[in-house]
Amino acid sequence: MVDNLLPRLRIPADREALQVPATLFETAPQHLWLEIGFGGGEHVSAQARANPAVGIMASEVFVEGVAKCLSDIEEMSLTNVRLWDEDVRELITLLPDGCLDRVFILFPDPWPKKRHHKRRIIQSDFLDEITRVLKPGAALRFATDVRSYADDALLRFLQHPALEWQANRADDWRVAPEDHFTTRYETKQLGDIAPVFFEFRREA
Ligand SMILES: C[S@@+](CC[C@H](N)C(=O)[O-])C[C@H]1O[C@@H](n2cnc3c(N)ncnc32)[C@H](O)[C@@H]1O
Repeated sequence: MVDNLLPRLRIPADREALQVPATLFETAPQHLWLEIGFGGGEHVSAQARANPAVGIMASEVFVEGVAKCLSDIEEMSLTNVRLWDEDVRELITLLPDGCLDRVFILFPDPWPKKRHHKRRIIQSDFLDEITRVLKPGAALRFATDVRSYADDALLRFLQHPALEWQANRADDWRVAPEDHFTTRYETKQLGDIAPVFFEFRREA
């Protein structure tokens, strides 16, 4: 699977080929989404199936996760997923400004020890790059079940000048959004709090 299907679905590390990312797909998608660190890919395949007009660029460095996602793509005959199997930060630097309609960062590695917090993917310079590639008004969804990561990430999102929190009610973040599909990591309940979901928008 990794040998046969991955070369066909792999996103090229080529800035020119990524100038119009919609051309990665056989049929140009109406919207382009990016999922960061998909683990086993359950959320990627569920969203791809539920949203056939969307093209999903999905990234994961863990080879077993990539293989699992490829097997779901084949089993479900999905044509709207493309994969990046290296560090997502490299992919983002290759993407043009304002090309994404949505980004998912679901239960990223929590690095719970304080001395490891600097390894967390949510850092200010990373958010600068994410907001650069989001279209004005595009959505960013973040989820975690680790209290210190929730606090840390929320502060960075709120402090970022290009992001606006989309909470309708004060406790919105405690409830999984209606269009969320449960991930494998989420079901393991390894964190110290119930999952929280933060929905931000790139300012228009
Ligand atoms: C805790 S797991 C969660 C996986 C999945 N989102 C879920 O909820 O089941 C975090 C995943 O992010 C991946 N990851 C970490 N850093 C990454 C990076 N820089 N680029 C791409 N994937 C990354 C890890 O390999 C891991 O599979």
